[in-house]
Amino acid sequence: MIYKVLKKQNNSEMCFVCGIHNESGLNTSYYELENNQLIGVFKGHDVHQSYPERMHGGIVTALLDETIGRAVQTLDENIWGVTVEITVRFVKPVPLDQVLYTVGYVTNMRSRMFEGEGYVCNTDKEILATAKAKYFIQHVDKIVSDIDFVREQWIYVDDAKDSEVKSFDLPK
Ligand SMILES: CCCCCCCC/C=C\CCCCCCCC(=O)SCCNC(=O)CCNC(=O)[C@H](O)C(C)(C)COP(=O)(O)OP(=O)(O)OC[C@H]1O[C@@H](n2cnc3c(N)ncnc32)[C@H](O)[C@@H]1OP(=O)(O)O
Repeated sequence: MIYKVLKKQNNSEMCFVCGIHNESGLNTSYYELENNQLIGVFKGHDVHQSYPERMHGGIVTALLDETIGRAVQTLDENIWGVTVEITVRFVKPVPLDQVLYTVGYVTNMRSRMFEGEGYVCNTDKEILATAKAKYFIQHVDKIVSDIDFVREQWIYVDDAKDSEVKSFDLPK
């Protein structure tokens, strides 16, 4: 099923998953879809490997963690939080050096916690890993207390490729 992109989410400076200046990171671009799911577009490289040609499971976990957590901002961009639990199922090897997608969505929203699910898939829509995770909602100033994170390090990146990203055909 095809869903329209409504908005690109911001990137951070140094986060491993989305930091634009993290040279070892995944530099993931995130797009909010009309069905309140969030899709991340990324590509792993040699520095992210476990066995040769295979992304490290811990890095796959980091991707799923951030993607599911960020999905809460499709509902309210002022909600921030920290991960308290994540369970991952590694279904197939996640390859390096090719464009892949990670998808996240919220399944349960409460006053202090939310839960969500997500997956990593390839451009053929094969599911490579799935996850369920739980987050504790906190004010961003409590998570990052020494700088004004949103003003100083939460950046809208206007990438030329974004204008080509108008919709996604999700596997489920
Ligand atoms: C730079 C890019 C970021 C992009 C974000 C975009 C926006 C998206 C917005 C949001 C999604 C965020 C996702 C981003 C992804 C990456 C985030 C990470 O990697 S975060 C690093 C890993 N996680 C931590 O560092 C937490 C460390 N833990 C803590 O700080 C504390 O344990 C904390 C704050 C979670 C709770 O500690 P207490 O001392 O404040 O409170 P206590 O009493 O322990 O718990 C409060 C309540 O929560 C329950 N609770 C705690 N952990 C639980 C759990 N695992 N399961 C169920 N309940 C739990 C407890 O039972 C308690 O409930 P009762 O008040 O008794 O009803």
